[in-house]
Amino acid sequence: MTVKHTVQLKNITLGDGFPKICVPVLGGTEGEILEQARVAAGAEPDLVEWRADFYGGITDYGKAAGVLSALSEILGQIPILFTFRTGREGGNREISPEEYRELNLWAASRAETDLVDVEGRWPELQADRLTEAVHRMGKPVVASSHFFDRTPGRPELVSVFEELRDTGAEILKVAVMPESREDVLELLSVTLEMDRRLPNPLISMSMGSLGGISRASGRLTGSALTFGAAGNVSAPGQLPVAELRRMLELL
Ligand SMILES: O=C1C[C@@](O)(C(=O)O)C[C@@H](O)[C@@H]1O
Repeated sequence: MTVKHTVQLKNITLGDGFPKICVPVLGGTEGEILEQARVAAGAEPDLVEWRADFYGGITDYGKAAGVLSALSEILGQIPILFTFRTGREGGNREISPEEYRELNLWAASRAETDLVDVEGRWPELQADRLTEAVHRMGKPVVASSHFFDRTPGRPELVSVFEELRDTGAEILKVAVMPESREDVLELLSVTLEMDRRLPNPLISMSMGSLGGISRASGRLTGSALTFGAAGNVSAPGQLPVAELRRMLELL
């Protein structure tokens, strides 16, 4: 039997069998980011994701460092996931692999960052090398892959999880868009299979309203983290945090 690994982020244990809730913060300016962080903190999530691709000043590291430290002051003990989602994976901004690498290494070097999202299937990036470099800075990595227009079939989904695993990241995340009810069930079933096979904590979601159930079914499938909205949604189908928490408790 596969012995599952867990990842400790401050007081939160990812992969312990109880799905955790992460709230994205997506402001375009420092003021918007900090306002959203206050609202997010009020919802008492387990984690907050800073979607840095929305922030206009992100490439000015002096400014970005100020935002990160103000964010962390507001969030206190809530761990911060740093995510720069590129245009190629449904994010807000195009960026070269070199810039992406530099930005994520900068984020990893900051004490306020607890976890870094690395797009795991970007051939020009060499995600395994970036992951290794983030690890050298003492930070764990979520290797992610997004399909905003379809749900790959079972063999492809399995190989996506395996490719992400091969980057050396601790946590593996796959987000897909369903075109049918069967697509949603396939994502849930592949997640369960991979949760049995791989030691890594996994995160999966089927986006849009059709895939809504995938955001509340982590106890069943093994998905260790679900993204919920405190006002702002960063992907279609995210449920409000309070309702999401209630669903997770009931299930
Ligand atoms: O990768 C993910 C998952 C996500 O796309 C979702 O569907 O909830 C939301 C993003 O903010 C996050 O980076």
